Amino acid sequence: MANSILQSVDMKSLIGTPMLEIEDLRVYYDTVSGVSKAIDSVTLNVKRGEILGIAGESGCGKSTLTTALLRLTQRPGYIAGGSIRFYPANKKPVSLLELGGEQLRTIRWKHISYLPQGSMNSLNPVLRIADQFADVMLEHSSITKREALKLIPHLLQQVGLDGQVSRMFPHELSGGMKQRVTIAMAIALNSDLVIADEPTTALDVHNQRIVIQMLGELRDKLGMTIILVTHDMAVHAELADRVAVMYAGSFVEIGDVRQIFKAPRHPYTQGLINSIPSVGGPRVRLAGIRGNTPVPVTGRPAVVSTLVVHRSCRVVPRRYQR
Ligand SMILES: Nc1ncnc2c1ncn2[C@@H]1O[C@H](COP(=O)(O)OP(=O)(O)OP(=O)(O)O)[C@@H](O)[C@H]1O
Repeated sequence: MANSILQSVDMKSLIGTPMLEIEDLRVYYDTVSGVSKAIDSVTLNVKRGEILGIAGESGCGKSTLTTALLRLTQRPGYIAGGSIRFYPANKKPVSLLELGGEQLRTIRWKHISYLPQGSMNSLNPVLRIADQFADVMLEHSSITKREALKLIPHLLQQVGLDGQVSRMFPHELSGGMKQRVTIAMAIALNSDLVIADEPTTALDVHNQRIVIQMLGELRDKLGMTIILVTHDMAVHAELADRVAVMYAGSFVEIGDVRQIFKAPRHPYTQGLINSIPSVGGPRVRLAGIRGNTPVPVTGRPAVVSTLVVHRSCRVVPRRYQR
């Protein structure tokens, strides 16, 4: 494996063992109108080697949850309670909420890497791609610059890009190429867990397909564990092994991807699935979900009542259509 200098652990041999155990996690924001319970008692287990999809409409708390997993919650947000147990490969499990500064720095990138929303726009416009890779790799591992520069073309090849891209500046790359560069950076340190927040959202359909395939291949080839956050149910249908459906700061249903699409149990999941357009068959009016989600401060729905229709513009594969 190209990046084996960085971590010699064969992650594939650990597939199926625990990766993350979140228990009763609560993340709140102090606002002028009161405490906003953005994440309210979330419990979730993730196994090594799986792709866990987190689905839910805008404002349900997906980003608040992922930033809390990385201990990146910023004021006025704070972690109000709960526990997050993380199992680095061949090391003792750690309690993420109890870690201090230096320990956290070691965990981030080296063990957990993060593709934030719009990450392709986070590339530094005045640095060549190779220098941006080297920054990350030298900061979070003990390899030399020479070793890092040798690895970069291999990392780019793993995401389907030519090694020459390392000499380019971000403005010389298309949006899809930039997104692939950020994915290559996320896998540069061979982290145990990759958290990808809306990795396909800003891309055209062609590049969405490439990124979806690539994430699937990286999991298969490297044994990576991926938490995939997106409101796009079609992406979950194609990539996820399990899907956790979030509504107003809590998970309403967690299940195998097939069960979620073919036999959703919770009324909200049923509404979400029924609002996805299907390919072929008779033309039917899409069923939306009536009303607004509860406001996290009051726990009651917003006053204005609208018909909320799932915004996915892609369609789910035929095998999951009912
Ligand atoms: N800095 C903040 N101050 C107060 N409330 C916040 C803050 N950031 C987020 N929230 C609230 O927390 C809740 C969850 O927001 P969050 O951004 O996590 O949702 P999301 O599911 O990621 O949405 P999207 O898909 O649009 O990114 C929302 O009600 C939001 O208004």
